[in-house]
Amino acid sequence: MAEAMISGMVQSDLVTPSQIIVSNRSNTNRLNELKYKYGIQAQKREDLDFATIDLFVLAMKPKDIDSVLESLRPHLNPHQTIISVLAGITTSHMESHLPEKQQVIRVMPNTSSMIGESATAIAPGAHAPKDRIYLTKSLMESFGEAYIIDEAHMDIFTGIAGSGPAYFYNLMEHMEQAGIEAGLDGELARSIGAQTILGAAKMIQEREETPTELRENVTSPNGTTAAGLNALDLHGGGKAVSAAIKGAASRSKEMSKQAEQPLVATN
Ligand SMILES: NC(=O)C1=CN([C@@H]2O[C@H](COP(=O)(O)OP(=O)(O)OC[C@H]3O[C@@H](n4cnc5c(N)ncnc54)[C@H](OP(=O)(O)O)[C@@H]3O)[C@@H](O)[C@H]2O)C=CC1
Ligand SMILES: O=C(O)[C@@H]1CCC=N1
Repeated sequence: MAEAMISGMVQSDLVTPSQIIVSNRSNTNRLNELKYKYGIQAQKREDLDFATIDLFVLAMKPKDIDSVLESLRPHLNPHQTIISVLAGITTSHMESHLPEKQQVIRVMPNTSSMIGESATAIAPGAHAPKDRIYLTKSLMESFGEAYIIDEAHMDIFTGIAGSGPAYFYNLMEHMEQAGIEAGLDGELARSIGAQTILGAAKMIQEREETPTELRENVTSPNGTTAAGLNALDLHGGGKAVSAAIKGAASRSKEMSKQAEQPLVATN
């Protein structure tokens, strides 16, 4: 996810690549790969000069958050902002592991950041000042659309947009497979499916009609679309999408709860 954001950011005018420093836990090869691919700085954790950093963007797995915050804690000053992309980790949880009144902002981008087409949510913590919230919004807009939302809506946003690209890739897998089974060349089937999804998304963005009106416009009485939609309905199409979003949102909520559990040693 960090690479997707970096890729989008360096293609925008907002930041110059040299303003971005990437660091990780141990994989030096990966740091070098990112450094040369995007022209950014790469530094091992022990070489970071914390005092020169304005925004820390955390993009590790949620299970690693507490140890990362505890290790950052002694190096922070009150003017630095912690931006987290971690699913399910609340701003209050992060604040509880940081110096009092530390600026925290939670964001939820998606992997389409890679090409500047993310839908990203921003939920400020209790002590994030307005200028840092708007700076974060500009940063997120450097790789797509960004929306400031209430943190209570972060789980459902994650279900729709954070995880959302995967639903469409899954849909594409099925479209491609159906094309192949009917004798189409695989690449052609993929390209047709992608253009169809792109066109439908652009129609919603660029025209006044609602998705319902657009669907009705495609559907001739007793025609092919009606047959397709009936089959989709029969196999639970709409309900399946709704269940996918709710399932992801519910997992996000569950991850927030898990983060609050005290750590238990296992062997
Ligand atoms: N993938 C997606 O579509 C989205 C993911 N997210 C969130 O992004 C986060 C990352 O996901 P993803 O990119 O898939 O994960 P990856 O496993 O691909 O990347 C995690 C990165 O975190 C680094 N890391 C781990 N521990 C530390 C540490 N202690 N200090 C510094 N760096 C560390 C790892 O470095 P090393 O290899 O050296 O251990 C690795 O580079 C997750 O929290 C996820 O919820 C949010 C939105 C969308
Ligand atoms: O699957 C995940 O947990 C992450 C968060 C949103 C997308 N990927």
